Amino acid sequence: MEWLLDTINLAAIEKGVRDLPLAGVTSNPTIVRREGKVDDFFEHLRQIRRLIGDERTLHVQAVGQTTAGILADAHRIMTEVDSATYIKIPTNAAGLAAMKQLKAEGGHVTATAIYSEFQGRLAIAAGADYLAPYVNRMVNMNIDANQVIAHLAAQIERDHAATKILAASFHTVQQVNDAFTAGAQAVTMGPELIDQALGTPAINDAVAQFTTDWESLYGEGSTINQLPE
Ligand SMILES: O=C[C@H](O)COP(=O)(O)O
Repeated sequence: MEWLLDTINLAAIEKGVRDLPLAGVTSNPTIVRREGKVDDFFEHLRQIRRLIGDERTLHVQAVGQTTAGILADAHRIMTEVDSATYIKIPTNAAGLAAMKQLKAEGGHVTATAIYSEFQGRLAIAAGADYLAPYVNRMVNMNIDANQVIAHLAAQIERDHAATKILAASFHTVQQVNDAFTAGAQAVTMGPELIDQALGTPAINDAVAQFTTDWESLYGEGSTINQLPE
């Protein structure tokens, strides 16, 4: 099970590395735009790599429209950041051709913009390392995202493929849970979704009650560690 953050915000990534069992960081041009134009895009990516280390995965999207353009973006990202970076490539005809080529060169591929089993199966066959189905966007299109994930997971198993499903586009924690249950190995989400889920009043109320009960016995501000030996 892998948990990734869908952001290029350095403070959020630093917090994620510190607090979470974080497996990596993903982004796309819309997420980059949300952050505002960063002066040196590659230096920003290198900063993310320094924060997450080599043990976590970094997924950066190519923006070229043609196969040649996608491959040129991929090579530039791999030169400027490192060759371990997963290149996110949209799963259309130009993208599938780029995936095949990049995999033949030994690169890492995350097939993105997946809305259908059909796209997912093609990306598995093209050798993609990760598939990124867009869960919330599928839900809004009345597509059964969990069935798509389950069918793709079954296909991966049948083929003994090394591809993993990195489900993306989440707006609720229920969608995240359901994606894992359906067979996704990894999920990526905005930091605000995790903050919201962990900051729920019920958790805070429970912790406050435990503190009150403990302090009523052993004094205000006391902890277990402060008990006499
Ligand atoms: O890279 C894909 C994003 O996770 C899509 O998320 P979104 O549907 O919230 O824009």
